[in-house]
Amino acid sequence: MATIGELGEFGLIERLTARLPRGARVPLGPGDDAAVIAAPDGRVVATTDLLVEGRHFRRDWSGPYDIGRKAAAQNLADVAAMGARPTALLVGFAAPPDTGAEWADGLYAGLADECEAAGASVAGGDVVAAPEITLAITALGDLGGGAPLTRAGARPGDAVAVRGRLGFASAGLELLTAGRDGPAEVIAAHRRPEPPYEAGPQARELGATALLDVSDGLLQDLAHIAGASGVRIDVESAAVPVAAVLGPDGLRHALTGGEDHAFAGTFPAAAILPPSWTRIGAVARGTGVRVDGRVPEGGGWDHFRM
Ligand SMILES: Nc1ncnc2c1ncn2[C@@H]1O[C@H](COP(=O)(O)OP(=O)(O)OP(=O)(O)O)[C@@H](O)[C@H]1O
Ligand SMILES: Cc1ncc(C[n+]2csc(CCOP(=O)(O)O)c2C)c(N)n1
Ligand SMILES: [Mg+2]
Ligand SMILES: [Mg+2]
Ligand SMILES: [Mg+2]
Repeated sequence: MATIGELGEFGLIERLTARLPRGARVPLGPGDDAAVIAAPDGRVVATTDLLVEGRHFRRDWSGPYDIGRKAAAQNLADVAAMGARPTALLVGFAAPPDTGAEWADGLYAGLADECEAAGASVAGGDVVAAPEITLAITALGDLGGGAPLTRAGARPGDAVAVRGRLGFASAGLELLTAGRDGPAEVIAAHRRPEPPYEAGPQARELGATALLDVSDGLLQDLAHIAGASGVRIDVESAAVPVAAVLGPDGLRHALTGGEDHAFAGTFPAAAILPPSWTRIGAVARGTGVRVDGRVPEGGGWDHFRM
C-alpha cells in the first residue's frame, strides 16, 4: 500500500481529486489556480473551521471516512446556520508523509459524501506535509436571495427553539475518553455528526430572528446570540430534549456538549414551528443566559481553556 509521501504532492492531488464528484454549483473545480463557484444570489456566505489531530479527532477513535464526514459537517453547518445552502468546500489538508494513501482516500470519500448530503461539493484545496493531520476547510454558500440569519436579531418576547441532536457527541466523547463501552449510537455521534442542514433555510422561512449551529455547547452558543442581540435568553431545562440513550448525565451533555451541530434559533412568539423544532425557552430584556432562572456554572468548549 502506498503512502502519500510515495505518491508525492501532485500524485496525491491527482488521486484525491480524480475521485471527487463534479459539483453542480462549481463550473470550474480542482485543477487550476482557483475554482469558480456559481453565486446566483450575488452574495456568498463564507466560513472556515480548522480540525487538528488530537484536538478534534483521534485516529485511534475515528476512521478516515468519519473524520472526513465530520470535517465537512462542521463547516457546512456554519453555512446552514446563516440560513444559506452550502455550495462548495475548499480543503486544506496537512498530513505526515507516512500517512497511507488509503487513509487519504477514506478521508476524501467522507468529505465528498457529507458534501453530497448538504448539496455541495469539494471545489479545491491544498496539500502540505506536517507532523500532524490538520484540516483547514472553507465552506461557501448561497442565500438564495434572502437575508442572512445572523446572531444579532433576537428580540425580547421571541421563542428559543432547537432542531437536531443535543449531547450525543459529548456523551460519546466521554465514553471514548474513559475507555468505556456504551451505546453505539452515542459513540457514532462523536465520530460523525448529522447536522440537519435543511434547518437553516427552514428557520429563515419560519421567520427566525437569529440562528446558529451548536458547536461548543448549547448554553455557551446561546450566549453568543444573547450578546450579539443585546438580550437575555431564558432556557427551561425541562423543555430541553434529552435522549434517554445519553444516560444519567443527559441534561449536562445536552446543555454543555458541542459538536452535534444542532441548530438553535429565536423565532417570533407567534411562529408556528413544525415538530422538528423544540421550544426550549424565551428571549427577555437583559444580558446572558439563564437556566430555570439561574446563571449556569459554565461548561462548553473553549480551545484555550481546556
Ligand atoms: N482567526 C480569526 N480571524 C478572524 N475572524 C475570526 C477568527 N477566528 C474566529 N473568527 C470569527 O469569529 C466568529 C466566531 O467564530 P467561532 O469559531 O466561535 O464560530 P463558529 O465557527 O460558528 O464556531 P465553532 O468554531 O465552534 O464551530 C466567526 O465569525 C469567525 O469568522
Ligand atoms: C480527541 C478529541 N478531544 C476532544 C474533543 C472535543 N472537542 C474538540 S473541539 C470541540 C468544540 C468544537 O470545535 P471548534 O470550536 O473548533 O469548532 C470539542 C467539543 C474531540 N472532538 N476530540
Ligand atoms: Mg469556527
Ligand atoms: Mg457555528
Ligand atoms: Mg468553537
